[in-house]
Amino acid sequence: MKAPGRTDRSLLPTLWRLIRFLAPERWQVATVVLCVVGSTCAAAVGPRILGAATDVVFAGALGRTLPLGQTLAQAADAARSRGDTRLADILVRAHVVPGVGMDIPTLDRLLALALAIYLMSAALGWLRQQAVNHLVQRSIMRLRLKIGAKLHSLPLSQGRRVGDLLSIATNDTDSVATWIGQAAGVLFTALTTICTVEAMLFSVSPSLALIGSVSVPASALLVSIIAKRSRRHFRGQWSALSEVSAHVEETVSAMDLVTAFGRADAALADFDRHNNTWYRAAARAQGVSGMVVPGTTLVVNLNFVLIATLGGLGVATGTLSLGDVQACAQYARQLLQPMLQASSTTNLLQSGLVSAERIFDLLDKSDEPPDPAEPTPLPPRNTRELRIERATFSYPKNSPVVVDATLYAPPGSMVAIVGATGSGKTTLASLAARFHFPCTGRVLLDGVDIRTARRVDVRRGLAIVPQESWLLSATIRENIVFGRPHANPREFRAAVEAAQVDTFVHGLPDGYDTVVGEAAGRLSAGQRQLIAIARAFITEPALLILDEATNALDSGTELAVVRAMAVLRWRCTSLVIAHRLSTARIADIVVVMSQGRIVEQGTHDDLLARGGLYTKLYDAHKAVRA
Ligand SMILES: Nc1ncnc2c1ncn2[C@@H]1O[C@H](COP(=O)(O)OP(=O)(O)OP(=O)(O)O)[C@@H](O)[C@H]1O
Repeated sequence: MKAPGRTDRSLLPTLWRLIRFLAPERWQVATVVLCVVGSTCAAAVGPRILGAATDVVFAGALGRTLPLGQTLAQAADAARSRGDTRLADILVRAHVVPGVGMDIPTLDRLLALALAIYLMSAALGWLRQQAVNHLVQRSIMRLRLKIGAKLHSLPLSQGRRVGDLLSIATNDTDSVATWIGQAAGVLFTALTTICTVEAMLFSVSPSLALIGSVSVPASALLVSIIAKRSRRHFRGQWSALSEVSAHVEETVSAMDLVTAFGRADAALADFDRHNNTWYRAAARAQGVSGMVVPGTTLVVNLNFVLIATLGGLGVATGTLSLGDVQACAQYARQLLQPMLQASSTTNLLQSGLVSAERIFDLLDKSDEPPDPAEPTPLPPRNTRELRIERATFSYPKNSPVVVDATLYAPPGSMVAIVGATGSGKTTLASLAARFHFPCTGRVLLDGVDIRTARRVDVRRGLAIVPQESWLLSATIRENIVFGRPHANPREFRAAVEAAQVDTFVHGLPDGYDTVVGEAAGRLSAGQRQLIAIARAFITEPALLILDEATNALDSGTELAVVRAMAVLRWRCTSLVIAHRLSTARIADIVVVMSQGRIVEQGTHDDLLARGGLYTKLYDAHKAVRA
């Protein structure tokens, strides 16, 4: 499982942080609290009123059997003189009026009051549910927004799997939504009900209330023991679910490769293994936390039996009225329900807290380096001057992949970066794009150290065509205008013609309205590359980075695109990473990299004349093409 050593971490800081996260929804929280308190108080007062109504009926029934005109004291004395002290006590406690039947007006008032209170309780319950719904929806919307923003601000080398991030953004967020709904709705209601019911029990009979009180800490202790045991299984469950998501994401996105290598069965077996791990963790988590409900039911039922038995004894000895016992029995029943609710939600609450912990872990990851407090202005230009001065860079926990690199690209120049696989070409270009800062040395755009400039200023006027063309699930037109949504038809036409997109799009039945992307993979790799190039061209960049952007094109198309770039040259500075050296031939400067170092620099002809590494690469290239 992931995150070893975290299994015993307390969830209290997460709980506290989650509560603080709800601060912007304080009005919804306050409404929920008021409704819960109001409705549970109303529900708790109900039995007391019904108990009083029962006493009125009881007193009326008893009073009718006694002679009219006798005082209550006389009736009690008469009972005592007959040796019936129990009846005497009952007469006094029930305020019996001898000879008088049921007090109908009082009974009516009590019943009307009980009805009004129960109606109010129902209305507040409905209002509470509405407030809970709002609370959940708004807070989860904010949480998703934060996660979304975080995903965009994570450093590019954050090293987390896509499936894992997807699982956090979907499964864990849903689990937190359930947590908020349950905590705000069920748990808080349950706790308030327990408190009010206990208070009412105390007001009726302190001795019975004391017995009732024992069951609350006993259940809480039981729940906390079980919760502690199930916590690590919940962590395992969510971690395993992430593994399942990551596996599905990886194998589905490379389905054709998996099939081509005959690995479908192995992939299925892997999926089965991840799924089984998840199943076992989930079963353990649910199994352990499933002991909560039966345990609590046992404690509460024992408590109910005690209250009923001792209440019955109280009536028999005259220390409690029948109405009191009826009210206590009802309260004991009312105690059972919230305690069951509170305990049965513990697994959801624990699972939600573990999910919140995973989300907060992601949100706490450090962002891309922040903009400087007082940035140096970097005004927009049509073309940029790029200077890299003695830059050295290494990825976290790795040895340097760019070493002491110095490079000058005058405005409007085309720089071709060539070199063996893994020699550091992409990394060098990514330093110019401010994806990473050099560990030592500087990168300057128009004389401004990009470390001192705002990220948005550096990236304004920057366009990149990466090695793998990424397309949205959208039309070709939407993909091309991605970086410039308001491009006019003239700009659109210029870009698609320069990038040679027009030639193949005309052959598609829906033309530029053809939907492409992950779900519609009917374009060839070269066509996808051309769309990505058009997407870069349409932004009319000041600095253009092409990372092996033409490697999937046939020679004719490549030549046409390279020619188009030559037209663009007077406008923008370009860094072109190329394995095929046809691009290098027309570049102003060719930079040759080897093991992270720039080992040669100059024009194509100069470098050929030098007879160094570039010549070797060129000869090898010619041999392959021959
Ligand atoms: N995100 C990363 N984290 C750690 N190491 C990385 C990362 N990206 C690249 N590297 C390593 O840095 C070195 C240089 O990689 P880079 O992609 O810059 O080379 P390249 O010359 O562009 O290679 P290619 O021609 O194959 O695209 C490689 O050894 C690679 O393993």
